Amino acid sequence: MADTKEAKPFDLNALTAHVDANKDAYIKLLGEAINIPSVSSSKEHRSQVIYMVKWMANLLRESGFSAELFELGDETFPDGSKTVLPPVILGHLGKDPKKKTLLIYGHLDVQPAHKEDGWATEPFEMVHKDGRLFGRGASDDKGPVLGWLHAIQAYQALHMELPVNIKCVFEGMEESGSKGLDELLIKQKEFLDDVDYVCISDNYWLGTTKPCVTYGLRGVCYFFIEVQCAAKDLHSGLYGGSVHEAMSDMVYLLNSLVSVDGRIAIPGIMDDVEPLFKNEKLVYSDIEFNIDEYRQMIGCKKLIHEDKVKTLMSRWRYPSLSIHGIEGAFHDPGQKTVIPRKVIGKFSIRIVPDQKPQHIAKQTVEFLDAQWKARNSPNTYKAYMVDGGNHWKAPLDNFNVKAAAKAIKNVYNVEPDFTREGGSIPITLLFQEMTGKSVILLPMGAGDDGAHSQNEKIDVRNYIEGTKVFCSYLHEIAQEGK
Ligand SMILES: NCC(=O)N[C@@H](Cc1c[nH]cn1)C(=O)O
Ligand SMILES: [Zn+2]
Ligand SMILES: [Zn+2]
Repeated sequence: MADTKEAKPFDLNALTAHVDANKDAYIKLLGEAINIPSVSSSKEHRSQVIYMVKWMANLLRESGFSAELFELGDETFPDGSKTVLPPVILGHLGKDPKKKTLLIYGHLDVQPAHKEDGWATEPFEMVHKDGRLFGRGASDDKGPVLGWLHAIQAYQALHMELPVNIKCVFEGMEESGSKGLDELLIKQKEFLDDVDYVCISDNYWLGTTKPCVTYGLRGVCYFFIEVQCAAKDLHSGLYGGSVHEAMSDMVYLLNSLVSVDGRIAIPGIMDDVEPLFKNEKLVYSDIEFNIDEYRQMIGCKKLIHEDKVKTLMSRWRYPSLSIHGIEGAFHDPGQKTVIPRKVIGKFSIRIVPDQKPQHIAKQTVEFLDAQWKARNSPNTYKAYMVDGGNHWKAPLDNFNVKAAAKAIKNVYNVEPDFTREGGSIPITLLFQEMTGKSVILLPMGAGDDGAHSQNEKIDVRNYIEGTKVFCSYLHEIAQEGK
């Protein structure tokens, strides 16, 4: 937006008043974004992901950004079929050499969601109830992405000069391992040349009341195991007892991976885990985190560790293995008596410093191959890693962290906690390595938002105050050396 009026001086009170006054419009826009079922994991939704990316690019352009769309080519699925990947937005606003340049990253795709999974309302129709905005992507990550846009628009509406040049990378494949993004950024490396700071809002507070700045993520290695026993599904009454069933093989393999107390059975898997540094446990004991509230929030009878420090360490600094599902298996209600012809088991390992995806892949596939041999089944079997995303950890003693903490203090009037997170944002380490600059995570949503789960939501308070935090951060980050 070309601004012909004389620039006004920075005024956080005016910005926050503007954000409050525009609350309804911000909520409406989030509703529009949630309406677009931009599920990256399924071929059927790919056109919706592309639509979502273009929708966002238009909004950016309306706010004066140059927003270029970069194509990534095709995605090949395990069955050999191909679909085009959604484009990535590389955008920028302002090129003033006297200003620092901030890079923001976010994603426009979402996890799958169906009402039948147990949602109280339609996942792709936003519902505003009791101060909460329900819908898939509300917190992960459409709310935060729009929060950045609203913060920038607030400066523009009030004729306040933006304190920094802004670059953005918004993609549509994060929930499916950010396919193609590494290659694109490596190819377009000059886009990152002048970046001074990187900020990502794609995670959550640890609890529901205290904001945080996040300095670490686990990586994720995602595996498929394929077992096939027949050319077609079979009646279990007619064929049961005569066939080596693929599903029984699958249950055997999956069950061999992890013990009841979460110990991963793959030999050597812990070898590269960074040793504890002196007094590291103190880092976790100082963080505000109530283990009983956490247990109740997720609705578990008993956690693996009933101790706060051990629980945080298990979520943040040790690997974990989760089994996600079996494609091809009967999962509807009722009693279908089928022997599935082919099943694909899906599991992932969250990895931590200094584990490397390729090494984890080798150890895991070797282990499964040995289990398969021991099973002695005549069926067709294949185990492989579909995606390996890196972990990330960053130092805390830098200006980016200080600016984020100050912005939180300015808006919420509390000193934030400094957290790591067990989830993964595959591209984070590459940003750090390519720019050589500080990367931080500045979450908007709360720990009970239910990302990836039923009834995902963002609280109106987090959406609005989080937008104010972004307004404040844009100013604070420009203050280095001033
Ligand atoms: N909000 C971050 C997030 O949820 N990231 C995903 C990333 C991912 C990678 N492969 C599949 N998903 C996560 O599950 O942590
Ligand atoms: Zn996310
Ligand atoms: Zn997610």
